[in-house]
Amino acid sequence: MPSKKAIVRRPSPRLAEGLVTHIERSPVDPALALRQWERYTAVLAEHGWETAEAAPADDCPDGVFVEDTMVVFRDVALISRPGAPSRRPETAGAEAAAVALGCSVQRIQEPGTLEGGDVLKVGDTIYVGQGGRTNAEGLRQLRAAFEPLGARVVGVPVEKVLHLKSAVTALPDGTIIGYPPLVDDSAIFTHFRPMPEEAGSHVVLLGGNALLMAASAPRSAELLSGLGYRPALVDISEFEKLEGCVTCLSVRLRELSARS
Ligand SMILES: NC(=O)NCCC[C@H](N)C(=O)O
Repeated sequence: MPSKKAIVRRPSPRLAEGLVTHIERSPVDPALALRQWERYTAVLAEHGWETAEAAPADDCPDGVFVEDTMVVFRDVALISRPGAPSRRPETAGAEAAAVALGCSVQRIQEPGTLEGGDVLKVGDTIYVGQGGRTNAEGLRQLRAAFEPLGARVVGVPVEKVLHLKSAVTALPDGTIIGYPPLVDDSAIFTHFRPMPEEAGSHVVLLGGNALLMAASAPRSAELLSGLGYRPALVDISEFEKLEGCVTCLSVRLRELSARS
């Protein structure tokens, strides 16, 4: 039985100062962001996820995007070394949360850089985006950490968006979904299905056929409903203004060993 635990981190009061790379900056409403984050965590809980809050990182505007701080495979949390130097102080508190949940820890070491948003796991295959925040040494270190545990690691070019998972994620059956104008090379993926909206590329697998998706992707949600999935839509507009998407607001730990 897969575990359903997730690490989240509440938004910093400095959220509006978060990094913006590929889009125009627009004003962020911190109070609305907090309400949206609360709704996001409530939807996880409604679908049986136990959420653990990493210690707040109030001096880190991007700390809420906790997915970027680690990659968890089996029981191992590989703590990232963000490509964005301003994000490096985020990892310590996230690491403590992973340890409290029973993970053993490895860390990306300098000169490696890696952010969790660049890492898409589909079964035992781990796709790693290359071109932005994750460098070749980060990829090499991830491979060294996870191949001995049975992973197959595949490097994927990412030029058009911030992270690999800004471009593509995977449905429960392993089909990769993405918005074609933002996918560098969809031919890498054996089963690829185009989505009609950018935010339609982003799904969090909630268990069974339930998918957490952004409210900004109504046509994609309808398309996926037609395929038998059950989208739960959450408005994350304030995070989207900072290039965040639904995946980046949590780290899901699905493979933790049962502990007494
Ligand atoms: N995994 C993600 O999609 N993370 C989003 C990070 C957004 C943040 N403003 C950043 O540029 O690092």
